[in-house]
Order: sequence, then C-alpha cells, then structure tokens
Amino acid sequence: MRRAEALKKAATLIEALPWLAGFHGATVVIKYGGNAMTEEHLREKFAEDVVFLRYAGLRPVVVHGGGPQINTQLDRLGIESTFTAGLRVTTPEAMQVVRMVLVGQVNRDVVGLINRHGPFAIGMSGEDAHLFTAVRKHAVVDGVSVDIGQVGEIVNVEAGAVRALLDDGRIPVISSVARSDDGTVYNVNADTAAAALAVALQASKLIVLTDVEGLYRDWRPGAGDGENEVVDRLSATELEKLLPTLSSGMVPKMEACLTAVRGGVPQAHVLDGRVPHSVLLEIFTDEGVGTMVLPDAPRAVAVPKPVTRRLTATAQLKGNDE
Ligand SMILES: Nc1ncnc2c1ncn2[C@@H]1O[C@H](COP(=O)(O)OP(=O)(O)O)[C@@H](O)[C@H]1O
Ligand SMILES: CC(=O)N[C@@H](CCC(=O)OP(=O)(O)O)C(=O)O
Repeated sequence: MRRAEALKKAATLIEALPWLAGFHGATVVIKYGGNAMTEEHLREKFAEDVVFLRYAGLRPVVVHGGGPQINTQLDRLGIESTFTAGLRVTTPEAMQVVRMVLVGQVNRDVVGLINRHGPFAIGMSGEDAHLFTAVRKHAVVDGVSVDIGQVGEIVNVEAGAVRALLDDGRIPVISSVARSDDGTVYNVNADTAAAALAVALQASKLIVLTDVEGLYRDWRPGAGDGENEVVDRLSATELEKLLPTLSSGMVPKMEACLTAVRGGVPQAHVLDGRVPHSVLLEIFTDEGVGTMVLPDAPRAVAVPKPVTRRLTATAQLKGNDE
C-alpha cells in the first residue's frame, strides 16, 4: 500500500476513536425499514454495520419493518390494502398476513442476514415476553378520528427480555407486532415500535433507516435525490410544528423521532438506507448523515458527537449557514 493511501486509511480509523470511546456500551436502536432492505448488496452492508457495532462494544437492537413485503403477500392473496396517515388499515384478514410476513418471513431473513457475519442475532416478536402491549389506535385525519382496524398503539414495553439478550452479547431483532391485554394481536408501525423500545431502554440513539436521504423540507413526490432539500438537524419543538405538514410514511417516522427525544433518547436520526454503511458513517464520523432530531434542551449525556459542524435547526429552516 502506498504511504499516502495508508495514512488516509489510518486517519479514517483515528477519526472513529472519540466515537468508539463515547459510545462504548451504548444501546442503539436501529429501525430497518422494508424499503431499505430490498437490495442484496445493501442488506449485506447493513448486516456488517450491525455486527461491527456489536464488536465495537455497542449494544445494537434492530426493529424491522416490512411494508413492501406485506404488500406483495397481500397482493398475491388478493387482499386489498390502503393506508391512512401512513398506517395500514388492517382488517382481521390482513392482520394474519402482516403477522405471518413480519414474524415468519422478514424477521427470519434479517436474523439470518446478521448471523452470516457473527452469531449474535436472535429474533423476537413484540408479542414475546409481553414486550409490546397495545391498545387499538385510531388515526386522526383533518382533526377527525378514523378507525383503521387492528392497528396498535403501544401502551407498555416490558424490555426485560431484550435487556437480558443484550447483557448476553446478543443482537435482538424485533418484529413490530403487539398484543393487547385481551389477547388481540395488533399491527404496529415499525417506526413507532422502535421509538417505544428506544425510550424503554433509554437508548443513546434511535436510527431510522429508510429509502430517502432524510426528511425533505418541501417534499415533492417523484423528485430525484438532490432536487429536494434535506433538513439536516432540527429540535423537538421545530419538528412538532412541522409534523402537521408531513405526509405518508414520513409521519410515523418523524413522530417516532419526536417520541424518542421527548422520552429521554438524546438523538434520533433518519438515515438513507440506500447509502452503503450509513449507520457506521452516522455513528463513527464527524460529519453525520441524514436528518438529526435533538431534544430542546439536550441533557448532559455521554454522547460525544460535536454538532457544531452541522447547521443549527433555525438556520436550516431559513436555509442559511450558521
Ligand atoms: N418530507 C418528506 N421527506 C422525505 N420523504 C417523505 C416526506 N414526505 C413523505 N415522504 C415519503 O415517505 C417515504 C418513507 O416512508 P416509508 O415508505 O414508510 O418508508 P420505510 O419503508 O422505510 O418505513 C419516502 O420514500 C417518501 O416517499
Ligand atoms: C400499522 C402499519 O402501518 N404497520 C406496518 C408494519 C410494517 C412497517 O412498519 O414496515 P415499514 O417500516 O417497512 O414501513 C405495515 O403494515 O406496513
């Protein structure tokens, strides 16, 4: 290897040093969206990242989605499916398919994928060990409450089993299916489930992987990358104001980030799952990627990430540099 090239590689490794030190032992909840898991080479990179985190001394937890995979199966079976406010209207018939695909197919696939790189991943459904208890959720559209079927709102998280797995050096991989006290099974949006778990575990970070660069300021469907402006960083209050203007899949995603930071998680991120190794880039480099949501008054926590190189949220919204 040429000397210049070797020095560059060493510099990259050294750049990770403060982050490795700061995040040692930290719990990071990663939401792996169904749209982010469609390409094989990216799936491999994701699995490598998660195992890298584990070997680097962090405690990664994966909560996976599977919306496109559920759509495929519903189509095959001729079951119609619609979304309201980013949530699938879930009939009892659709619920059976949701559970089968998330727990029986996607969970197994993600566990297998991670275990190719190290024997750590263990699959769980939100129904296991009372992990997620839910009640029936209604969507609110134009201020009106709308019934969306067997969609759950998590009211309790029993994270003991997940903690035990983490203490044992495992990587829990969790499906967003929940049960109510009366035994009804509910479909929970995976962003929402990841946020509830991040709060229960008091994680150091929530990372939501998706198929766009981050939160776009004025999202225009169909516009390519670079044509929409990514909001680099924003505070909980700024996000709260923005929420009513958001649409489709971004609604549960950004609500999840808000829930996480309001619930004591110091940082929540929406990252582009199409960028290889975006999880490592976010955690171990100075730049950070995607959209970062911060609490209004960040607590004094052992998260070393300097934020000075990013635009402030206010400057972001004005479109100016600091
Ligand atoms: N403001 C916005 N910024 C970025 N994406 C947006 C925005 N509003 C709506 N979207 C849509 O939300 C989608 C992400 O949500 P979703 O399809 O549920 O992803 P996932 O399967 O990763 O959970 C994007 O692909 C985009 O089509
Ligand atoms: C209620 C609700 O909408 N549940 C989602 C659960 C899966 C999910 O969230 O998957 P992604 O993260 O890939 O979107 C659904 O049925 O599609």
